[in-house]
Formats: sequence, structure tokens, C-alpha cells
Amino acid sequence: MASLPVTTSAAPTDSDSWTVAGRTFSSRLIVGTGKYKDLEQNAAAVAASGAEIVTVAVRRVNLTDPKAPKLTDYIDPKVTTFLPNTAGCFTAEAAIRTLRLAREAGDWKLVKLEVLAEAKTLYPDMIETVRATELLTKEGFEVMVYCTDDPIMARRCEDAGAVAIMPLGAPIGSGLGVQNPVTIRLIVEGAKVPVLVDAGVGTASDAAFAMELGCDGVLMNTAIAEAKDPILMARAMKAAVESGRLAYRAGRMPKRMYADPSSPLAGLI
Ligand SMILES: CC(=O)[C@@H](O)[C@H](O)COP(=O)(O)O
Repeated sequence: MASLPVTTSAAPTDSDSWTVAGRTFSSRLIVGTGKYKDLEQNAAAVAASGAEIVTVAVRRVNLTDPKAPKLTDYIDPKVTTFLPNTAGCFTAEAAIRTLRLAREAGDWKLVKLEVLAEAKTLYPDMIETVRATELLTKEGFEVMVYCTDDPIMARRCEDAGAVAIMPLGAPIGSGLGVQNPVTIRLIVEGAKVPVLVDAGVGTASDAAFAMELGCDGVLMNTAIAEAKDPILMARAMKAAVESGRLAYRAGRMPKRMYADPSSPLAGLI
């Protein structure tokens, strides 16, 4: 009797890490630390997400009251990279002041810059953002930059010294998902530094889609923190980012205008 071909379901193991400013990470998901019920839930969501980097809004950090709970009591900065961000800053000067404070408080050099233009859209003010990127880079910061989904502005940020480009998928906190896949792909194609979709992710398929466009990673906060079950959503996001990345690396099939039989008859015996 002819023996059957041997099949195996064992998944190949491979390392698919990414590097920003000389630091290498395996997880391509970065999560925020706002909007959670409490710090305990926040820490549990971070653990479930597998994230190795968390963003911390410097303006919200408790630096003065030693009795109040601190994020570092729940998430160990020796294990997880803290990425101070300038959430709530509307000018380059305010952002620079905030990050200097972060450097004094925690010796943080790798930072996330966001300079917002207005409260309604929370869109970045790109003129102030590029100016702040240049000044902060000159001061020795390694700046990951929140920016519009505009390939020209993304290039300006990179020219100003950004170590990562982080175009918005949709307005912060909107959960609308990636609105401009064409421009995100153009940013990915043109960038020499990592590109991460930042803001606007609403659910797992949004994160997978961003990764399928070729992004190096995704940064999110609200989609996990405001889910009915944040821990379960954190797990979903981890899986989505990983599978989106695998699909990108695998290379999707071409889209066709017409049907193509899945079981071709030619060559059958
Ligand atoms: C956490 C952080 O850095 C936010 O400023 C970020 O832009 C997240 O946006 P979402 O809450 O829409 O995920």
C-alpha cells in the first residue's frame, strides 16, 4: 500500500523583532495608560496585550503625592519600556517643557511627541510638531512623532530627526479605524524609520489592517481601555497585530475582478 505523504501542523518559529532608536522589541503593539478603571486593570491589560512599551502622559503622572497610587507600582519600568508622551500640549514650547521634565524625573530619552492643534479633532499641528521634533532631537531626545497621515509631513518629521513616524489612523479616541490606507501605505514606502499607526483604532480588524499595510507596529489606548472587557480586547489586539504582520510578510493574493475556481479541473487524474 502506498504510504501517505507526511503532513505536519507544527508552526515554524521565527523571530520578527523591530528596532527603534537602537532598541529592539518583539511586540509590535504599544499601549496607552489612560482611561482605565484603575491602575490594576491597566496593568492586567498591558500584560494581556504582550506590549513591551507603554505610553505615559507626563502631565498626568503623579510626581507630587507620595501616598497616591503610582503607575510604577503596577507596571515595572525595568521590565516595560515607559514612553513619556506630550498628550495635552498645544505648542512646541509646551511639549519641550514637558519632555524636559520627563528627562529630569525618569531620565527618559526615548519619547513620544504629540503637539495638538485643537481640542475638537485632536489633530496634530504639523508646523509645531516638525519644529519641536527638530529642537528635541538637537537636545538629544529620541523622538517618536505623532503626525497626520500625510506622506509629505511624515517625511518632514523624518528629516527633522524623528526616530519613528506615527501617523494617525483616525482622530484620537474615535475608534474609526484606518481612514486613509493609501496614504499610510505611501508613508510606509517612503520611510527609513519605523512607521506605527497611532490613534483611532477601534477593534482588532483595524489593528490587523494597519499591519497588513506594512506598518511596523500599532499604538492604541481607547480601543482597549473602553472595551467592555479590556483584558479580552487586549488579547484580541495582540493576536490581531501578530496576524496582520504575518499576513503582510506572507504577501496577500492579488485581487481579481472575476472568479477563479478554487479547485481547477486541469491536470486531475
Ligand atoms: C496613548 C496615546 O499616546 C494617545 O495619545 C494615542 O494617540 C492613542 O489614541 P487612541 O486612544 O485613539 O488609541
